[in-house]
Amino acid sequence: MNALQVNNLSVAYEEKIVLKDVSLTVPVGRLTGIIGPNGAGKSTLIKAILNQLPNKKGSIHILERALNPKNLTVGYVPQRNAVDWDFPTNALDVVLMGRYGHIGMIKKPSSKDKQIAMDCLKNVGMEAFADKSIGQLSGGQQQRVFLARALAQQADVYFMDEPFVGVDAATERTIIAILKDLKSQGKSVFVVHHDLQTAPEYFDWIVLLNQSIIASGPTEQTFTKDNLQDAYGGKLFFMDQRGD
Ligand SMILES: Nc1ncnc2c1ncn2[C@@H]1O[C@H](COP(=O)(O)OP(=O)(O)OP(=O)(O)O)[C@@H](O)[C@H]1O
Repeated sequence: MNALQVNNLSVAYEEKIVLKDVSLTVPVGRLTGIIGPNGAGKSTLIKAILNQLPNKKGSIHILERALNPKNLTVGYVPQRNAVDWDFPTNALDVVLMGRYGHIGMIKKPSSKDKQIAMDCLKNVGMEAFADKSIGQLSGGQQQRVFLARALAQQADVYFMDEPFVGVDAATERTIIAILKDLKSQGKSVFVVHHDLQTAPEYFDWIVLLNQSIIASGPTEQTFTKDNLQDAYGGKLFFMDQRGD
């Protein structure tokens, strides 16, 4: 089964075309890195997949079904700068928001939902901060709480927009361990990622994007110098420094 199938997706912001005729297919159970230079359209691709952009052409299927917020639970960790961190709520309540897809917006969370939320906070090493206001947490701690919220969704497919930005090495290791654990449970995880050095170690599937698809497939077939050169052009330095 395919986790994601995108056919001929094009997106424009007003006049400016940002994604051109993007088609890709990713099977279930992969940990996929979405990689490309600044402005390549990586966040736009995720937003389009999550049905957050009205002006798009093409079709998107998740787990072989046309995307419909009512019939699918998709976990999402937004880019840090897309979140209002002054919102007056504590860490546990943020994680409980991940349960709304299961309990509905108007029902109160049950003790089971609260237990799941606490377990997810524990999973990311943040159980001691459950009562802390989200605005008082450090950037890395906030990122962990948002990951816990996504875990509380108990989704089959996850999309994460740069979860490693602004976190320390320990938090990055915690996050990647959790992503690999999700994969080992058969879940499909898509991660917008910037660091080319760690990409082949973290991901078993790579989508290389620069407005259109440069390559999409198993890491060993797609993460090649030629493909990276095509995606990054003159901005690619590290491979030469390594002497590859
Ligand atoms: N809401 C918007 N309105 C107009 N243009 C936008 C909007 N959002 C993004 N863009 C433009 O679309 C292009 C792609 O942006 P996007 O954020 O998808 O790229 P990205 O690959 O995620 O970049 P980065 O690596 O820098 O985060 C950029 O040129 C950006 O300026």
